[in-house]
Amino acid sequence: MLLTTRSALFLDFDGTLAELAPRPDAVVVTRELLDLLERLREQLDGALALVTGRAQADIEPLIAPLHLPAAFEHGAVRRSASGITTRAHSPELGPALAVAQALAARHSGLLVEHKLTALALHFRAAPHLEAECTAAMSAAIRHDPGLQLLRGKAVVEVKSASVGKGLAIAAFMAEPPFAGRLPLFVGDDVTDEPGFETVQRLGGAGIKVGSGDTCALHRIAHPQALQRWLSDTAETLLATS
Ligand SMILES: O=P(O)(O)OC[C@H]1O[C@H](O[C@H]2O[C@H](CO)[C@@H](O)[C@H](O)[C@H]2O)[C@H](O)[C@@H](O)[C@@H]1O
Repeated sequence: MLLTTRSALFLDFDGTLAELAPRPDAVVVTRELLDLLERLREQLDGALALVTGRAQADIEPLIAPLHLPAAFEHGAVRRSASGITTRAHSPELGPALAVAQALAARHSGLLVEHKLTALALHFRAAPHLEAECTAAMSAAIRHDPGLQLLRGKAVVEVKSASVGKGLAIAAFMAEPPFAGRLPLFVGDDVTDEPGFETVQRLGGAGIKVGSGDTCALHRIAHPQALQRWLSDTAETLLATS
């Protein structure tokens, strides 16, 4: 079985645990999903973490009262299983933020999400602006090698080049209760590929949700199918424990 009581489970949020929504604040998390995550966390002796691009302040209300180990903002902010939060140095986002805000002021369909260490320019409501948004943000960071552009789902993000989901998962895997387990990472986006590479380098497996090229060894169709699989697995783990 792919997921056993000896696994470490890393889960992306948007498009993986939660269906994509028109806006970040429109995402719905069901009680059923929260209960399932709590049950899995117990079965894995705590070795379950969220690995998300979202800011901590943004996602915690969505998953309350769950309080999981988590990597936020693509790994720039990380709360370990022992509750210690570390935060990478915040890059200089001023010029990129000014460009994103100027674009959003000109086009009503754009949304700027300013996080602690990163920023996202969303164009889900104005898909025809993808090329313009991407070119503008790319130009805005061109002279700063410390910054990296991430192209996600209907979003272009600017983050520190020295953080990432792969590094965050590796950091968890060096600590209890993750250390010594076989890691699984489930994600849906190109931004999750470094996470897949890391877990597979450590002998585990990546699981890609949905379509698209990936290095992940496994695939699952959509967030509902993932939830069903996790739920069935939780039942099996209970029966065999
Ligand atoms: O790493 P993730 O947990 O997958 O987070 C990636 C980004 O997700 C959010 O944006 C995406 O989801 C929104 C809600 O479904 C959707 O409206 C948007 O188009 C998607 O790009 C979030 O807002 C970003 O901060 C995350 O980095």
